[in-house]
Amino acid sequence: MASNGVGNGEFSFDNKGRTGLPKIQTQKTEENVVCHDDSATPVKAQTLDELHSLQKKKSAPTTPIKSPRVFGVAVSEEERQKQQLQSPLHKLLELYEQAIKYEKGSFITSSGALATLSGAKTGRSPRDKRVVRDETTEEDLWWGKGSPNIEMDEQTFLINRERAVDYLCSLEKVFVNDQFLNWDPNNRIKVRIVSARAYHSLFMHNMCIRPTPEELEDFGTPDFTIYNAGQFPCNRYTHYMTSSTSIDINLARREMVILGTQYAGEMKKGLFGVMHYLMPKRQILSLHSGCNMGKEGDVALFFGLSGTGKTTLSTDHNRYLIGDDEHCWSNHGVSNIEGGCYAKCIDLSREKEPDIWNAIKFGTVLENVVFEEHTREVDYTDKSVTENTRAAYPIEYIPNAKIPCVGPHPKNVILLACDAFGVLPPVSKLNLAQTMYHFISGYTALVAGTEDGIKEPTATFSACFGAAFIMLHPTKYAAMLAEKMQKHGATGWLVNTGWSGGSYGSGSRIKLAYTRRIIDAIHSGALLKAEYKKTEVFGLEIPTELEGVPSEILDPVNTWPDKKAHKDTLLKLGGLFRKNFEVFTNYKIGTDSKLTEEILAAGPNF
Ligand SMILES: Nc1ncnc2c1ncn2[C@@H]1O[C@H](COP(=O)(O)OP(=O)(O)OP(=O)(O)O)[C@@H](O)[C@H]1O
Ligand SMILES: O=C([O-])CC(=O)C(=O)O
Ligand SMILES: [Ca+2]
Ligand SMILES: [Mn+2]
Repeated sequence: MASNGVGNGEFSFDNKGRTGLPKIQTQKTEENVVCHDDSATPVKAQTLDELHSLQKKKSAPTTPIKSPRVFGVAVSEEERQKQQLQSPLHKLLELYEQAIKYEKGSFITSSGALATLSGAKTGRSPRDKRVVRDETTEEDLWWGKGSPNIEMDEQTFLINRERAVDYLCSLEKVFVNDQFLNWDPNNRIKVRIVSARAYHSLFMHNMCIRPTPEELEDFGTPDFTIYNAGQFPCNRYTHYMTSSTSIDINLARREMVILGTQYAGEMKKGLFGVMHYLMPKRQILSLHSGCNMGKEGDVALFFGLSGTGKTTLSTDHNRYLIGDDEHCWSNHGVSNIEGGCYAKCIDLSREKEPDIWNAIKFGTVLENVVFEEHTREVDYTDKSVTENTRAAYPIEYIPNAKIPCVGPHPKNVILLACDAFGVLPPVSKLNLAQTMYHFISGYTALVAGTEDGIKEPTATFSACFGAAFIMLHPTKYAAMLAEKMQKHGATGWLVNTGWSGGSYGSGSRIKLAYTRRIIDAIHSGALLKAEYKKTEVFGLEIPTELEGVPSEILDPVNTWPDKKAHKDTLLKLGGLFRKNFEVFTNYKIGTDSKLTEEILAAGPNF
């Protein structure tokens, strides 16, 4: 399939050579004829189509500028990267128009963002992900129990690929995005995304790194291609298929096929999976984390499962945003993989999250939100379509984004857990073994769904805080993280952004303002100097005081009216951690046996 060569634009398949059939001539209908009256000079059009064609002035063919120059002086690398981020207005307008015209549920909201619907799927479908198992991946990848890589064979991949390509070819137009991943210039990956919806094209335009016109001209062959035929289902009778949705990755062919889901996050996270394979091969660690940097150049990573606060907490008005979700840590420091952010919007407020609020403007894709039909004001509290409402915007929509999105080695590694059991402390300082224990465990406990009534929280353990995206065994990433943290002297922290004063139902979620004070104290170094005490069961070091946070909440036991219930819940969670970790007890983490033993001993003790 050919690319349009300009990227992000619309693209029409040329029918020549495909069917050889002549174009069907349609009759001019009465209603299509322009009505002429004699009171004014008649328009030069006979039909409405002709009239519409007059509206658009033909632009002269443009030759892409070879080298960006200002008054004959070559622009600096920094300037070039700034230019690269700015989306040409016409490109955005075109995608808006295409979405509004052809995709039901697309509207412009009062702030100028494009509201879209992702269809039946409003979240990812990890059970429908398949990875081709061949000679290479057989050896390299993590397969079997606990692994996110569910196998498929090459033949089945080709069947689904053909199905997707045939579907895309049957359309009048498709969208082609040629973009980059990874701000580290030495490890940049070229990606091509072929999709059928303007929504998908605008989403990826915002989320991946946008090339300059010059880079686009010299784009060449992509390193990886996505065929997104999400509107069209897979055939459930095809081998390996268990539903009408299939997200298929073939590393040897460097291709991904999407059938039966229009949730745009599949493209973003599918490519993230590919990076989790490609980067470790180059001794670069890929991370499901947010990342920001202070004025003094101190970098922090924020790990955590979905909804724990990576985007919310890395978007900090007092710090430079490097990225909100996907990063690489190489021998040279950190780099963002993406060119945009993907924020959760449920209950979004201007007061609590001003930078995200202000980023929701013209160019931003708003997924599955509900808005007032006349004023087009979005009601962020409305979960009618889904609780997973989202905004995808280019990173430069955040005023203090760090462009280029790279930084030095991290000083702090913050592990976020939204503990709906309400027993993990709001903050604890971790030693290296504890950091690794919690990184491998990848715990959170959200209360799922929109159902009314009190529900039991359910614990989720997702290795490396991203089991759905990793390709290799979790201990491979863990060993790399341990090595890097040790080498660069980074401190680990566990921050509970979840419940306090009891479990979900009796307690409440810790105030974002308090979590922000905790994070501030980590960044400033103040927390490192605090006085600590050790908790029962988890053996976590917790500070006794922290500026701006009531001291009594620092130890969860103080906030529970029923002490017995607290102890029971603490033991229950400890048991869940222990059970989850059983599968890792036979693995060695890196080459240091002492560290492996320490990690095994760093879990709950009771
Ligand atoms: N104390 C708190 N700390 C952090 N976030 C909080 C807190 N209280 C409420 N929240 C809310 O929790 C949500 C955190 O979601 P966020 O978008 O940061 O998740 P994420 O970790 O980036 O997930 P994903 O990987 O799915 O993008 C936001 O909606 C935020 O407003
Ligand atoms: O991928 C998504 O749909 C959203 C996200 O960031 C995650 O789940 O980690
Ligand atoms: Ca996020
Ligand atoms: Mn994420």
